[in-house]
Amino acid sequence: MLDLSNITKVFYPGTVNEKMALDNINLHVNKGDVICVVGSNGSGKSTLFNLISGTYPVTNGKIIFDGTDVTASPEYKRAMTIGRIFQDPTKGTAANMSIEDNMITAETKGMKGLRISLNNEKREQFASLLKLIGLQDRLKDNVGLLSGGQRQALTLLMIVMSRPKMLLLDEHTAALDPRNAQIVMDLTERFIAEYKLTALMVTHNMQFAINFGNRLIMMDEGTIILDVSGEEKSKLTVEELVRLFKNLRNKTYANDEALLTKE
Ligand SMILES: Nc1ncnc2c1ncn2[C@@H]1O[C@H](COP(=O)(O)OP(=O)(O)OP(=O)(O)O)[C@@H](O)[C@H]1O
Repeated sequence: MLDLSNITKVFYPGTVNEKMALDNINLHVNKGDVICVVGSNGSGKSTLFNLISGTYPVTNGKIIFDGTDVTASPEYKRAMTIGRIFQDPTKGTAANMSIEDNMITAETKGMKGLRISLNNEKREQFASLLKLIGLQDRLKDNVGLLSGGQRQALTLLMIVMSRPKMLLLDEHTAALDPRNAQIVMDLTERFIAEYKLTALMVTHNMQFAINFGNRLIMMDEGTIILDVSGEEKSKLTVEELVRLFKNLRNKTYANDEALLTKE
């Protein structure tokens, strides 16, 4: 589904601020993989997502997505098949547009450019989808009126409506209160299973990363230092992960948040 070969990202090359954010990354993502990405602050997790989504160009290396070399493909083109959700619930939907107008935009994207009109039949379809997130009676409300949790759930729903092949979830529940975070996470799990999506999810919560998905990768200083899946992953404990990190890197895992937050 996705192949990253010898991916390097250097910010401000040749200047005093030069920063190697990703250092020769090789990653093969299988169709249907649900991968949690953990790593200390500044280890390169967001940069990895930014390169996959085409937000930033690579400095070196090749990205093959679904059999096509997308290394030079612009972000808007990749967004047709790669859906991304950020931590900030205000990204991903247009605040000053109604829920139904937001949804028609998402569906048009899913139909890959085909024109769709907003008629009563369409409204009924949208309302039945919105039932999943309890917003079925609010089609005409502006998205700006929704709570952070409702808005993030709508973003997720709209991304799924756009029929992506892959989801990039960038700490997408981190800004929500525990109850809403759980609702959005349940929805995420449901959509991934229902639409057989391939997904990568950044999380700072190591226990969650152990429990969720079939694969876990750990990053440090721009490299992937650990890649575990299946039974090996599910048998892990947070303590073991931290110990593994220490053995591999000869230093302590520098992310207190990861150790404190347990689900
Ligand atoms: N646009 C940018 N310009 C310059 N440096 C950047 C840029 N984006 C990231 N970096 C640097 O690249 C390195 C990796 O950052 P990145 O945001 O990918 O880490 P992260 O693992 O997502 O961290 P966190 O968990 O704190 O969000 C850091 O040193 C960061 O300062």
